[in-house]
Amino acid sequence: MASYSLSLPTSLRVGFSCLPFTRTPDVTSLSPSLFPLSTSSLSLTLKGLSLIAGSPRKLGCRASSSASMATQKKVEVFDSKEDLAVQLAKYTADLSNKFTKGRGSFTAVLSGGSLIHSLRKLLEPPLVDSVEWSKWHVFWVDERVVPKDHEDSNYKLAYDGFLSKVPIPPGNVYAINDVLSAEGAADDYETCLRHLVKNNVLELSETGFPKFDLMLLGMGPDGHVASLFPGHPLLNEKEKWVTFIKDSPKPPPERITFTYPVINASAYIAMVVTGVGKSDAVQTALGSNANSVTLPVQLVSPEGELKWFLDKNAASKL
Ligand SMILES: O=C1O[C@H](COP(=O)(O)O)[C@@H](O)[C@H](O)[C@H]1O
Repeated sequence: MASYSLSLPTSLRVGFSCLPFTRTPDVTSLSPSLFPLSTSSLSLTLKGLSLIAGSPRKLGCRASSSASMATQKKVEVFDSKEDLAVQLAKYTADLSNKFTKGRGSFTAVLSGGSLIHSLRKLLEPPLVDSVEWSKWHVFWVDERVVPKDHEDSNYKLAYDGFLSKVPIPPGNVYAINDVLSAEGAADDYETCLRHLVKNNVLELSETGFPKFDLMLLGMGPDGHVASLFPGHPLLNEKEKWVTFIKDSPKPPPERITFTYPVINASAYIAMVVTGVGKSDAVQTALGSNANSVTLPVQLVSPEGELKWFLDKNAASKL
């Protein structure tokens, strides 16, 4: 396990200086001319992660993922959940502005769980006033098959903690049909997405799956993302856009979820992970053995950018 006894700055910017299908070289073995650091910055190697502290530089690279050669993978580690929330809000607002200026709309996909609380800084001035909320279209990467006013509903969580506080047109918020069975709700959601592709609200990626502008994903302590759990056959779904699960190991058992082809067609994915309880899964996903895929989160490999937002507790085993 890597250990370090320095006081972490607000943000540790981490880059994978790697080539496809190769191990990340130690930053200590890299020529300074490749990664010129400011005098106040500090370079560390933590089990294969090249980690630059105190520098505003962002080191992007091609991830050595077997799922996609194209993914641009970045990792940022923050001192606190508060710092993480500030930067996540800026990242989301910047992407919203980029897409609303460029195309006139912004398609954002939410998770349930802790992600919604991590978005709280987007609700504060000045950011809240800089976002063109009327141009947002909001989706869920997964949803529990429960009524929308149920405590387990990801819609309710997002509505109470986020959506009810910003002027997104209600018609642009795509919740599941909560009177249907799990199968029915998954089919219905996929039909809704196909309709939005026809109406040019959603783009299609070259792979034939809908391409969302930004997916805001959380990860469970077991490495699950969306409702894609370790060892579950749904991890192999290659055709459907939306599918269902009736035996979720995390309650409630009945859920619908986007499949990997849809997740990985995204332009941007923010993987937001906090807390020491997730540090083992983070280590598995980003540590030196990350090339062997054992967790669902390791299959997240979008066409565009994958950016990890970690607090220092989640990153404590890197
Ligand atoms: O059940 C779920 O869990 C994951 C992770 O939740 P977290 O509270 O550990 O962040 C979440 O991303 C997913 O949307 C949700 O349905």
